[in-house]
Amino acid sequence: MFNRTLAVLIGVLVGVFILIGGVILGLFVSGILRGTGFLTNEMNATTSAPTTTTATPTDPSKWWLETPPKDAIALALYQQHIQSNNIISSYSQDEVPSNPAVCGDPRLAARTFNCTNNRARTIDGTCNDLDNPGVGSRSTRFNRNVPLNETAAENETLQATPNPRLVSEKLLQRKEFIPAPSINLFVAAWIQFMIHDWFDHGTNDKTRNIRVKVSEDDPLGNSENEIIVDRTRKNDCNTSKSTDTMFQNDVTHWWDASQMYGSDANRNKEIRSFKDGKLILAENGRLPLEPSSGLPITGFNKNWWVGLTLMHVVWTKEHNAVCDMLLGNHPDWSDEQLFSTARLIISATIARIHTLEWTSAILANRVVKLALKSNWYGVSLIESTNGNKAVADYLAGLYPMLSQGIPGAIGNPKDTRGVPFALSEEFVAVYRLHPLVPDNIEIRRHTNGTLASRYNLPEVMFNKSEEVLDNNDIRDVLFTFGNAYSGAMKLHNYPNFLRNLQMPEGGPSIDLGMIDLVRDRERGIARYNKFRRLMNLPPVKTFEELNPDPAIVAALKEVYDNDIDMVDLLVGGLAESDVPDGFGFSDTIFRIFAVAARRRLETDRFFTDDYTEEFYTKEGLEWVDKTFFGDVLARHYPELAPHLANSDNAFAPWGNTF
Ligand code: HEM
Repeated sequence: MFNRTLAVLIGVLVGVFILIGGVILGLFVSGILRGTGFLTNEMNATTSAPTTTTATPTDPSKWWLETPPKDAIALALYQQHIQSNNIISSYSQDEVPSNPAVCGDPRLAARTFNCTNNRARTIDGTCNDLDNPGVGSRSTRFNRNVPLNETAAENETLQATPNPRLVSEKLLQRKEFIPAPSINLFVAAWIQFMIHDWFDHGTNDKTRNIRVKVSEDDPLGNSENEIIVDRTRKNDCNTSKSTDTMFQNDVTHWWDASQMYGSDANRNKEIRSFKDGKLILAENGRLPLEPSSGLPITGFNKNWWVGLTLMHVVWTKEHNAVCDMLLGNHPDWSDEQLFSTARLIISATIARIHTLEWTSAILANRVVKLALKSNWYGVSLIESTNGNKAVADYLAGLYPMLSQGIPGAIGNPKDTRGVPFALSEEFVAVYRLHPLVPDNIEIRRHTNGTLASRYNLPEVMFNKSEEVLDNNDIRDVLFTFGNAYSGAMKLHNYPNFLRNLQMPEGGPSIDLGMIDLVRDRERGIARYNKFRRLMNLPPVKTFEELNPDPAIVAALKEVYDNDIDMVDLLVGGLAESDVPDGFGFSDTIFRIFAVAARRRLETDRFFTDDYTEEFYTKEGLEWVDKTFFGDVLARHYPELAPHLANSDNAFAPWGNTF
């Protein structure tokens, strides 16, 4: 008994020490690392260390097979490892992000860094990092999570090994909708709303394309039996140091709600009323529409559907409610002051909801919830010892500095870990979550649950989205999203309408599943097994290890010609069956989230050094701290409150109160 307690104490002690970035306990740490299993054998070969006495899981990378609190420690140590090794800048030290002198991009050439008003988030994301004002701004390059020499674009293998259209047909094609019953349809809408804040590769390059051979009877093929995919827009900011897989982000990298506020000055002007800091809402309580496209006027309106309409309407209302609150407390403030402070509060409220609520719904796992809380607020010593008060008290007595636990990123000093912030190309790849989208939506009345209308997804897409709200009560549509399911992140669950998607305004019909694969290959995203190696995880040896279902194994073997190392990252992630409890997607892609989740908070001065009353106001900080997604919905649509009351996470199915 004593030995076991001692082993736990040592494990916790070492874990907490490393978590707080404190003392490195040398060989002893290495012993725990090996015991908790995130170091590969290769890495351990050069070190000798004491072994731990607790049982080691069959596969040491599987932190979730450890007993508490070793599971949490193993994950924290892994996070620590990738934070040190897998955050890689696309700029070399003598290059300045977005230096106009080397860029053909007019958006960058026209840029001046005027950071005199350092109190507000700027439209293009400059001046967040005051020492290097271009960092994280619009048009700067994506970083990487793997060494740059492992990011070459695929060439011969891109179109044909295996043919991406074949992969889409044989492995992605949805046969029957597979729901994810623990998450509602807001999960899909929310995450697309988020990625439109974080990244976009811009308009594809019509002058350079990829030709995928298809069969004669393929409805998407041209007269030469090819599907033509325009390539990703090239980096206009080339230097002798940049490579052809360094692409630019067309929106700001920061978590600054640019999908609402826009990443350029013209769009930003169009969304603002210039009165009391507020954003424009039309008389019908929704966003005004662009006359030419019929799409809402907002920061980012590509790939639109009714899920995005809901998000933008709700958050525009929330912005305006924050303005009312600020004006009530500061009647002398200008429109500009109200707008920019409201933007800070809205961005932080969204970031907190995403961190603590959305992610907890899709990764409903005890250890991950603890890690998410530690990213935002930090965790106490008692929480990190899994509630074991005796262990916590013992540690605090022995090492008083541990009594503070693990500090959160929010409100603590900024930490870039020596690498200028940008989101990464791998981060984009792991957010290819299109299977979350269902095939149809049944709108049910929030008053009694009866069916109001039924739509196939193509009927709620692009500018048709607005008709759904013309013909239905928005509260019914919100209630529907609260109770309908998102799709499961599995093979054979990619919506078929996205595999034959008619792009608006005379655009082509595309197979988005195929394009997801092509993009990863052209952007130098490693295939599944190589990706695992680069993320310090053991590769899978057989198809059976990836998924035990004989039908899936047979299909994978056929498509990939029996070569496990050719499996695309997207496909491997969807096939992976051995995942932690509560996970809505694979553990492999989770590893990128594990590194990004904290980084985008701790590198942003508005979430760290400047997360203060001076910047946000006292009431603003309270607003961020007390607002979950259900609060936002209930504030603007009080009739939904009783339904929301049943659920402690607004991204899990709500149920009803009829
Ligand atoms: C009905 C809903 C949706 C439509 C119509 C849609 C459509 C598209 C299209 C047309 C692209 C660009 C393809 C290209 O590279 O040429 C794209 C990219 C992407 N979509 Fe979706 N999408 C939808 C929902 C979602 C959802 C729910 C997610 C979840 C996160 C998502 C994640 C992404 C990502 C990560 C990219 C890559 C962006 C980039 O390369 O910068 N999409 N989508």
